[in-house]
Amino acid sequence: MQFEDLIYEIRNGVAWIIINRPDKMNAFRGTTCDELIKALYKAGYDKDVGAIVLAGAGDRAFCTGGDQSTHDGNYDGRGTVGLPMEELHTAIRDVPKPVIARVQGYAIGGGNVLATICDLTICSEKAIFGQVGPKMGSVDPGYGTAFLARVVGEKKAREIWYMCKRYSGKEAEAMGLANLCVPHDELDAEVQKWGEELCERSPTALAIAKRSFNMDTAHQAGIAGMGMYALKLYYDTDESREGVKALQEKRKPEFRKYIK
Ligand SMILES: CC(C)(COP(=O)(O)OP(=O)(O)OC[C@H]1O[C@@H](n2cnc3c(N)ncnc32)[C@H](O)[C@@H]1OP(=O)(O)O)[C@@H](O)C(=O)NCCC(=O)NCCSC(=O)CCC(=O)c1ccccc1C(=O)O
Repeated sequence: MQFEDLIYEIRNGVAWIIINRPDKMNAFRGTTCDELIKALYKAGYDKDVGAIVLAGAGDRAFCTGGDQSTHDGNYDGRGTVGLPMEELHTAIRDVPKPVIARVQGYAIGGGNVLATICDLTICSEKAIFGQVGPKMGSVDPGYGTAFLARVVGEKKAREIWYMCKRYSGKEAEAMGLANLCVPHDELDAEVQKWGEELCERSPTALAIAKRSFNMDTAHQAGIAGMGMYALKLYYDTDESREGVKALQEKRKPEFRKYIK
């Protein structure tokens, strides 16, 4: 299977799915999301694969969310807001194998959401985690907010979204957003080691464990599905457009001008 926006490699039973848009800090467009969904299911149902790694190419970013150069009130792909986000999030949770996020740089916006949804996160000391939605006119209803609270607790999740601060790899490890933070040059070996250990475990036991963890928060898919329609209406407002425009023009947004 050939991909335009991804690198797909099997390394000793571990599938590495790497977003390959380093010039855009691995931000995703419609094509990227569609390819991620295909790659996840390909690895998920390949009997020779025991674990999946989700990564970003280059040194600077794991993923910085939706590609803002293709965002003008809607993104450039399919789905309610022009990106099949619900399907992508569901694919990470649906595949019957552990998915490890390998975070070596920025995990921002929708990129942070992807790392949050992965079963495990291993990051380097150069990793930077954070949310930006309320600073640039977006928000992730569903897993990015409600599920994040399960991961880091209610207060911290609300701080992450409301305050839009940045957190180091060590801070992410301390709050439970990452399982482990390692020196930068040890990251790939550590991630591969976890992947190979997972390949030694009973695949069915892992698949049932994953389904069981998922079931407890399965209702959040409903929040995401409903919320995406609210997001679509929000993207059509001057308030949201102001955020995207300000980001593109590299200036502070003036959201309060648009209160109705
Ligand atoms: C990541 C930064 C903090 C890095 O800052 P800095 O080190 O100063 O580098 P820059 O000079 O800013 O960036 C270098 C270069 O990369 C380009 N770039 C970075 N991020 C993006 C991006 N997301 N899209 C397009 N391009 C990007 C940047 O423009 C520069 O290019 P030049 O040509 O050199 O100018 C900083 O870059 C930053 O804050 N980036 C923007 C982060 C952002 O706003 N992301 C979008 C968040 S919203 C989102 O992800 C919603 C989409 C989505 O996922 C979603 C949709 C619907 C429902 C749910 C979701 C969900 O969130 O899950």
